[in-house]
Amino acid sequence: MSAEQHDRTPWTRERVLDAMRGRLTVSCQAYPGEPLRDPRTTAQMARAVVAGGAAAVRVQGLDDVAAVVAAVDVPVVGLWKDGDGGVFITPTLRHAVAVADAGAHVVALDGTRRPRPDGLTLAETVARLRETTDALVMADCGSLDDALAAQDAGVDLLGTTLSGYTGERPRTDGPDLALVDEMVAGCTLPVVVEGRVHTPAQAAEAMAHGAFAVCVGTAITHPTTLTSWFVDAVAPPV
Ligand SMILES: CC(=O)N[C@H](C=O)[C@@H](O)[C@H](O)[C@H](O)COP(=O)(O)O
Repeated sequence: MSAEQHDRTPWTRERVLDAMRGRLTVSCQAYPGEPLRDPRTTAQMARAVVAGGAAAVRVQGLDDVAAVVAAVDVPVVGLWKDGDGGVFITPTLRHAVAVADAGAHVVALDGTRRPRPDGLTLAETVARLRETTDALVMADCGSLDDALAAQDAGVDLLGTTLSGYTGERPRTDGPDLALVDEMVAGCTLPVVVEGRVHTPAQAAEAMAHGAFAVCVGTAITHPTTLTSWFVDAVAPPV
């Protein structure tokens, strides 16, 4: 099927989960002020990773989500980052509804136990989001306690996305496999291993620890960081 001939089979919840199960999701994000920060570029990047076998893509920003949904025939995990401290990944119900309205098949949101800027609980956010969309909900968690609370709040997928970024757990060099073990043992929902998966071996290890899926961002789609790894290897900082 060419890029112009899209498969219009609806992405039911079951079909989204089937597509992601046991496979790689790739996060395609550029950060504010960066050269690749453009929805058209994100869509091209998404097509490139799908050509490489990505089963789903994760995309930040409403324009990027809409552009990528139009460009690829895989599920799109959408989020809206607002701010850069505290609760910033799809922080409020308004953000979550907007991400779903942009076409995301999965809405990723902050799944921590921290107070949300709009004063709603995560459970209230999920319940009200479900009144407007059939999109799945992925909770980006930073600890087992986050994951257990998010599961009780009614989300569909649990991510390790925020491990090492909320102060509850150390920022491990690679994925937080100890947290993966805790979540796989302690939760019934699917666990997406995301965050600092930097090599294929680490991705395989995450799957061996019981991941439902693995999501890789930086190591595939962030050339500035990748370049810095090589720069430091060639001429180590003194
Ligand atoms: C903590 C946070 O803001 N994580 C963000 C969530 O969308 C992204 O900046 C990450 O790139 C993404 O989670 C994938 O992780 P990694 O780039 O380490 O493979």
